[in-house]
Amino acid sequence: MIKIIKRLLALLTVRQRRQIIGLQVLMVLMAVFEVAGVLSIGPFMAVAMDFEKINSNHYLNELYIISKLETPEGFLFLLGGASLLFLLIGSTLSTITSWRLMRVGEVIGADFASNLFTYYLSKPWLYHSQTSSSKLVKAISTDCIRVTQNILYPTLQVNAKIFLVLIMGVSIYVIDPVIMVATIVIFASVYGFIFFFVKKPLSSMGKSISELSSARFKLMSEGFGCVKEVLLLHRQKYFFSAFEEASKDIAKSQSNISIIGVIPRYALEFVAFGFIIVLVMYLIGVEGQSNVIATLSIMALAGMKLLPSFQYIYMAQSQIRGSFSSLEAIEKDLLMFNKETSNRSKLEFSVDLDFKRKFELEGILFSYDKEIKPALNKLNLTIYKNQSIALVGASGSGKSTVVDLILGLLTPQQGRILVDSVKLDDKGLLCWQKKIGYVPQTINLTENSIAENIAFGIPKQEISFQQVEKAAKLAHLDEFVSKLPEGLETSVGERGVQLSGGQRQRIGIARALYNDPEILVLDEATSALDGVTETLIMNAIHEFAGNKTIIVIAHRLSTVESCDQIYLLDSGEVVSQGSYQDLINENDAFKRMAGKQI
Ligand SMILES: Nc1ncnc2c1ncn2[C@@H]1O[C@H](COP(=O)(O)OP(=O)(O)OP(=O)(O)O)[C@@H](O)[C@H]1O
Repeated sequence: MIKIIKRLLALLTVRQRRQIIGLQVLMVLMAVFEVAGVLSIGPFMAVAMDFEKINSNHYLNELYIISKLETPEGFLFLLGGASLLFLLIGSTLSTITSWRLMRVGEVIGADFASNLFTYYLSKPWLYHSQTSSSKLVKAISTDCIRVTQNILYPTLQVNAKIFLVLIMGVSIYVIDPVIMVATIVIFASVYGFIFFFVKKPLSSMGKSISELSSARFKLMSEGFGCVKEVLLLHRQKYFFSAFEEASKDIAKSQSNISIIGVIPRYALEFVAFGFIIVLVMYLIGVEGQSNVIATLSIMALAGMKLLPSFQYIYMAQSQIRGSFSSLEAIEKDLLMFNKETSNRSKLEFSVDLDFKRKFELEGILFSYDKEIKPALNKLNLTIYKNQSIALVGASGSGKSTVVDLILGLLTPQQGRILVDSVKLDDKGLLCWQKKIGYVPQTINLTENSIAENIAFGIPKQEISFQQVEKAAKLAHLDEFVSKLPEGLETSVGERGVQLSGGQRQRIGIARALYNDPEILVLDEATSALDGVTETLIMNAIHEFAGNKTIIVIAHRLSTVESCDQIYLLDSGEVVSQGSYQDLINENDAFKRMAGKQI
């Protein structure tokens, strides 16, 4: 438990830790009043059973004199009222504490989810290209909730209960140490005994819930992502059988964890009955029959408070154990987020980077995986400002990797990228990336209007419609948009399914042009367009020649004919370069790619 508290505390901000300390103070207050309420029932019951107690008991006699009441009935009324008041304050504080616990727990859980989302969105491209997005979605949406509801919140509640048990225990010890020791030993050993046997199955069930949830997220993202193929090939069964199986196993483990959490309650009801009978006999033996009621009232009320606390402490332990794998799944990433955020606030600054003449890739070596052959090997490339260049080569030759390096999304393991002879590093990256407009192979659209998709990631009220219209015109979207009922305000469906591939690609091109970038990078950007539209768009793009630096990856060589320089890549190296005609004349592989006779 202490280990878990330490691990949870390590994930919290200073403000959150202060909130938790504030809560602990509230918990102590709550426990003190609850115990005062319980203990105050003793004098009330003693006087109610026998008014003589006011004279025979020194403390009651003092109180009676101070109260200045004239009748024992009035004094009894005062004792009852005081007892009720303590219980009322205790219950009110209990409600406030529970409300604060829930609020703080939920807010911390929400912070965990936001922090993880921010952390994953800021991770480099290499991380995303090698990590399953369903794993990240599961961490944010499922693991964060499990950590909040099944670990954080129970841990905070357990602390409250432990305070109550401790203060109640000390008070009972003062009244009768034998009863206190017997209570703790009997109940703690019943719970401890059961927990000893269930802790291992709880951990393994928790782990399997975590793994099965991952599998379900994967199935959902694959099923919806390939829905066309699923429908066409009638592979629904494969997806829903696997999903159903995982869901059933999750339900089984979850219900087992829940039942393990409540099992001792039934066992304890039996033990508690036996304990009361033994207690009555013990009290009669020690205090005599007439004195039993007052002590028994205190014990009964204390039991009413203690039993649910014991039960909760046990249940929380089993819940925490059952969800521990979720904490393990997000702990490392949350710690990294906290570390990076504090480092960033100290270090982050960016510098301006001028691009007036050229940028160079010099002796670049890049490997996605150290174990396998590098994707780029000692690659050299120089691109002059306002030139248009093309990267061509067989599939897997390294074209997209070169583009990702130019975009600053990948960092070479060896070699340098120089912008006007200045090394491109973290400080200059932001400025460099602002100069670039990029059209990827696959255009992903958000469920917003066409205008919002073109401006991408800019709040609606900050979008420049002038820039949107200009970009849409350059991407030859204007004719299509003019036929839509709401023009650029028309919403596109989920991931753009209401649009054709060509229309999506044109929105992607307009997106790249929105900021009027100095450098335009097109990675197979016109592959989904029909021949006529492709020519129209490529002509429009080549119209920028002399005003923008254009980098194109294309399989159809007709689209790169007018580029100033073409680089032919093979196995991560530039094997030939020159104008289209130079390469046709000099390189057989290029000639073959262009469909010419050798
Ligand atoms: N995320 C990745 N993880 C591991 N290896 C990768 C990754 N992306 C690409 N590769 C490998 O790097 C090499 C170059 O890939 P790259 O995508 O740059 O080629 P390409 O010429 O753009 O191919 P295509 O024309 O098919 O898009 C290939 O061998 C590929 O398998």
